[in-house]
Amino acid sequence: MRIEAVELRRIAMPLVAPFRTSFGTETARDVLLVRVVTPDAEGWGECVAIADPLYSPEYVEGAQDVLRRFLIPALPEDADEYRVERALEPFKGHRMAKAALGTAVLDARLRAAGESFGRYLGAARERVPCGVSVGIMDSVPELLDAVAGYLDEGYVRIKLKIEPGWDVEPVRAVRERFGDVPLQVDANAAYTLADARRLKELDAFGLLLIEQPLGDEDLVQHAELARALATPVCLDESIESAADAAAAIALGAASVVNVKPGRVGGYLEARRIHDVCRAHGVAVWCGGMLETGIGRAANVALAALPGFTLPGDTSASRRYYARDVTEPFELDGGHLEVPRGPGVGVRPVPERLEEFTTSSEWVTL
Ligand SMILES: CSCC[C@@H](NC(=O)CCC(=O)O)C(=O)O
Ligand SMILES: [Mg+2]
Repeated sequence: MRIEAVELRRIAMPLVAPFRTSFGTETARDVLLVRVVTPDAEGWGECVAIADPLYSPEYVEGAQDVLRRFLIPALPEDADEYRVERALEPFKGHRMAKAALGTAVLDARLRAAGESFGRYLGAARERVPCGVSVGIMDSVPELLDAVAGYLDEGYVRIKLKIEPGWDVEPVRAVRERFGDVPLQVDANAAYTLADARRLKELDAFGLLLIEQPLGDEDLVQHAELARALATPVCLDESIESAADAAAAIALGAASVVNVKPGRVGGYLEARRIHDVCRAHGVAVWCGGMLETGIGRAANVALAALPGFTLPGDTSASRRYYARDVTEPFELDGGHLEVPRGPGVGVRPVPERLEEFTTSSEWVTL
């Protein structure tokens, strides 16, 4: 497939409410969308890098730069998702940038072929159960109101962001108010092994998992912590490839994996992680990076694969955006439908895309 041009488009997406994690607070997303133009179809990919290198070393301005100067110029004459993956391999890191470009190429090829993302990836279901991620709040009452609202909307699983000073108390309060609702926590690497005793107090609440309690590089420490906890340890930031997943499983550092296609370089590697984990009886679930409908559509398709046995952070569009750049994803009985159309199955709504756009640059090949 010949790629004629690639557009790097930035859109400003205000959040319906601040989203606070242990590494900072998001109030709006500065999103980089990648559009690939071919003779037969256009493909879209969403770069999940946030504005600052706080979740991972990538950040949106850097992703756009590496795409413009290195990744797009390296695209092969006759491109498909595997050839693009191989062409980008020599460049170290920048997985979120690579994922956006590779996904846009795959989306274009699947649209031209009339094949949906779900069918291509191997989806086993037509709808997926949805969890929701709840940020750190100013008070426990405020948290309980937010959780009550999400449960009323039908979310089947609650994830609470935690950090030192906001962990046992909010978890206990949610358990006391909402009983045995499926519940998990995400520390975004805010703790160290020295906090093991405090983290062990969370064992009292029957959590599904504790996500990324320790540092991104701390596989050995996570294995030591996992031996001390009854709550299963899930890794997010630590897993950037199928090899990382295999190492984490071999070390006993994770018994659950949060799969985020952007973090691991794209949907092909995300599926490899799914396959490695499934071969070891390790559950995976689909994480989120506050994607617009473009990334959300592809994530929902991925979340339908057979090894995705836990509800993901695949929330409805309205969890973050009053108006999405695509038609909104809306919860139906706690589930989202897997898009059936060709490619990722959704497109930006032209008027909204123009309204949200802050910049656009074209790279011709
Ligand atoms: C702003 S980066 C957020 C990263 C965080 N993501 C979520 O909590 C889910 C966000 C979502 O619902 O998309 C994670 O570490 O899992
Ligand atoms: Mg996480």
